[in-house]
Amino acid sequence: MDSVIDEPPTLVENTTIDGDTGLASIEALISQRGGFDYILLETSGLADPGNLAPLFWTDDGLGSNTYLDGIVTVVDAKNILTSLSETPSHPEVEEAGDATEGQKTDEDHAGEHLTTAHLQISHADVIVLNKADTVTPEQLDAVHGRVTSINGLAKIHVTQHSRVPHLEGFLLDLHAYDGVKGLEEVEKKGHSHIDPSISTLALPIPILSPSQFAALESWLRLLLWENTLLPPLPSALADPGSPPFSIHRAKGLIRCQDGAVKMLQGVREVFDITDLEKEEEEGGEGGGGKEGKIVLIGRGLRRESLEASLGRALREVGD
Ligand SMILES: Nc1nc2c(ncn2[C@@H]2O[C@H](COP(=O)(O)OP(=O)(O)OP(=O)(O)O)[C@@H](O)[C@H]2O)c(=O)[nH]1
Repeated sequence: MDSVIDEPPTLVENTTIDGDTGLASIEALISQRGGFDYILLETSGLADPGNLAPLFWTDDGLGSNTYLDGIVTVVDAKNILTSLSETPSHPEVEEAGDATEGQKTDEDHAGEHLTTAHLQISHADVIVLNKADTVTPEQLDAVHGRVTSINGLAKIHVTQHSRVPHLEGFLLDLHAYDGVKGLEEVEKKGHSHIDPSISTLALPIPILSPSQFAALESWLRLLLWENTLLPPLPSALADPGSPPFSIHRAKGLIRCQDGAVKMLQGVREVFDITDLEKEEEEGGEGGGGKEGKIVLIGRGLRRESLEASLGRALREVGD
């Protein structure tokens, strides 16, 4: 980041990037203008980060010269509760939340609207809870609680005029997709049902044998790609009246019987499980826990159903 601090940054303004050519446009810009220290992409107010993140979060093996550091969402403390109760009216929300433009669908349940604000909060790695001076301390607490209930993984900075003590580590150099820091905090925050639309849920994962690890991967594929739980649940747990679920963000630490420690990262249906570097783990990424843990942020999450389904999937293959 030195060159950004020592010299005025080169600003590339008014560059329009569409979803299909996003990564190619940025790579073309890099080759025309030389290297950039950091690219801050401000999305339009209606953008759904869940559609954009997978474009930039590319596999090392693809040889991309960009790297997704993290997603920052600025929340206006005064207006956010109103924004979270709006009726969805944007295509991004329609796509993510099964809602038709400006209307409720059969699948919308009372009080379970998915708004643009929900999408932007649920995908954030950092939330700047701004305009703190425009609300009372009680209102700020209520907003903080609501935001945390949607996204229990994100680091929240309460600010005035969006001022943070440093850029690095607060808004830049987040490394949100190459580490799993913060998983331990999720349980402590965990009042997950304040918001009826989206919540954060932490699932404990036992230490896995090779066949259980394979079963977990299959379970995740069905969960994230098909929004389906397998094996089928007993009827008491399979609630046909519950809203459809979908996962916006997944992050986890998986421990295997052979001593390997793995990291899960996912945005919508894109997910990746990689070996966690030893130093990272010792640096506290795993929180020193014996078990693993998967944190899911999404719509319609029911702890009983998810735990029962995953438990059965792991038991079926034995140790
Ligand atoms: N009191 C107060 N005013 C603020 C704060 N942050 C920004 N503002 C003021 O709010 C007004 C609008 O600023 P923003 O909401 O940041 O504007 P913006 O980000 O361009 O707005 P959108 O992108 O349209 O959401 C400006 O007059 C800012 O000076 C804050 O923390 N406290």
